[in-house]
Amino acid sequence: MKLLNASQIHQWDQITIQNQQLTSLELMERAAKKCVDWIVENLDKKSTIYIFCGRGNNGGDGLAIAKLLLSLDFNIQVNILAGEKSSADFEANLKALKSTSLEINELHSANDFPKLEANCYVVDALFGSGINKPLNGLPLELANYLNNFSPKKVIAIDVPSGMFLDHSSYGNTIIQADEILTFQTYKQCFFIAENAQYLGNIHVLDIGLDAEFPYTQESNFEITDANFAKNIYQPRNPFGHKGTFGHALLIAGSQGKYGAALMAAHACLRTGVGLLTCNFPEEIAMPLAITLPEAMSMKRNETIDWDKYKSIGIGPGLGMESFDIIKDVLTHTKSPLLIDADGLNMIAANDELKSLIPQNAILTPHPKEFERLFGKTANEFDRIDLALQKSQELHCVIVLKGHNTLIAADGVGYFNTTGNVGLATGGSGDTLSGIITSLLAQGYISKNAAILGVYLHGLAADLALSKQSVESLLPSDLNQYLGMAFKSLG
Ligand SMILES: NC(=O)C1=CN([C@@H]2O[C@H](COP(=O)(O)OP(=O)(O)OC[C@H]3O[C@@H](n4cnc5c(N)ncnc54)[C@H](O)[C@@H]3O)[C@@H](O)[C@H]2O)[C@@H](O)CC1
Ligand SMILES: Nc1ncnc2c1ncn2[C@@H]1O[C@H](COP(=O)(O)OP(=O)(O)O)[C@@H](O)[C@H]1O
Ligand SMILES: [K+]
Repeated sequence: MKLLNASQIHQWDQITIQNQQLTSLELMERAAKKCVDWIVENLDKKSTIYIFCGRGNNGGDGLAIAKLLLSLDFNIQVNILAGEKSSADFEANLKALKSTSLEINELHSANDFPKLEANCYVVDALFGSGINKPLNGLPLELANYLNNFSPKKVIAIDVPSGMFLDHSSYGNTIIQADEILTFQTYKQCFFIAENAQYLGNIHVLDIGLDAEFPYTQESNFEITDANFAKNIYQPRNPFGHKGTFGHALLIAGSQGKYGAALMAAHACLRTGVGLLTCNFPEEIAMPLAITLPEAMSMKRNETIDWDKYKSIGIGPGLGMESFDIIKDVLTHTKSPLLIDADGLNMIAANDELKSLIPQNAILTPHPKEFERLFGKTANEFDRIDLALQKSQELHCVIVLKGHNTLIAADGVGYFNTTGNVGLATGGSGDTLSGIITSLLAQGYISKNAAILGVYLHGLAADLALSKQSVESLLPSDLNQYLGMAFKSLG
């Protein structure tokens, strides 16, 4: 699914109004109705709902929600920012609300802020997709007032007020949401870790916007969900044999980091590779044979037959002393390559190695490794842009790991939607390397191996929560759930 920017989202509203022969007020009513359905189902009617409205259409939504809640006998209190400029639909809804018995509180200064009761709810309808500058003046004071109060729940309409949809809000004040009722589609700002403290649970409400419009739009960003993964999944040929599913070579492990190598190998096999050879330190050849008898092994300094392998994965737990082997691999490999961890750190520390990265290689840095490779950026949106730019410059795939891992390929960024904080334990990345190396060996092109690998890795972690908690989950648990993750694609 494509992620659209703020201006495309505005166009989407307009196209819908045209094609469905609606007024914009009717569309707003539809949006408000969906929000109210959610509120009725999820909020406690006994608590007061304080609704804060700007004077644009986001504020218009707030007023339309207020009117519907009033008709359902909810206890509400409505506040609007004072001002002269307002949208036509805001004015129409204000007029409608004024025709009821409800008193409306105009906010001219902080003295007008209502005294909030403990256990109340707040609906944040100050600014939505029309936000055009950081909060300042009275809206900033209001945001601070609300953020310091901590009501029972803050429900943001469309987006938390103060958050830009498609560029960085780093350092700005934003109203902290507990629940976000967003219209029709995810917004890019929801996938950005620097916004994390302001984001709550996200509920996408279908307000019936034109179904075709997103397909007509250019976008550099997509999200990879179950449908996306199903489309790239290649079911196994029933007549296949071990040669059909590729021979992978994993080069990993060093003193003190043997486990990384073993975890990568295990995940590689559980992802369906036909054959696996492990180039691990000699001292773990025997533990490998015992714990993972399906894997073959070779010595670290044994000559590699470059024609033999369908994919090579290098890096998990490799240590920084393996310069010769990474140089050898970068220089000679004919196979699709995945580079992780110390493989990336050695490349970052040496310009000669950087110039040797082969086309279509998959690099899997976490943010610190990314910074070592490509430099610091002012904020996360810039880091993502840099990842897209480097993916084009180097003709490779960059997997920028995090809560919503970004896969950058050919200048397009794909945000992953699976996974959870249970993965924040050393070793999760090693497991991911094994999974992607396995998919490469099975013939997936680099971009698809990276997207599907990240998706399956996250999904296995989500499925594992049926037995584990986000605290107790271990990277090696993922191996037990890769099977169920694959089955969900069939
Ligand atoms: N028909 C439509 O177009 C629909 C629009 N919808 C709602 O409309 C919203 C977008 O409405 P608008 O485009 O009117 O924009 P907003 O209501 O998000 O805000 C725009 C208004 O606030 C002002 N403003 C922006 N940033 C400010 C800041 N930092 N400080 C002070 N003033 C600021 C602008 O000058 C403008 O007057 C969506 O987020 C959604 O909530 C929904 O009702 C769905 C249908
Ligand atoms: N909060 C989180 N939500 C979802 N995924 C996460 C989270 N934290 C970490 N991960 C995932 O766990 C993996 C961690 O990789 P990495 O930092 O390289 O760990 P290691 O080197 O210890 O194996 C990545 O795939 C990352 O996307
Ligand atoms: K809002």
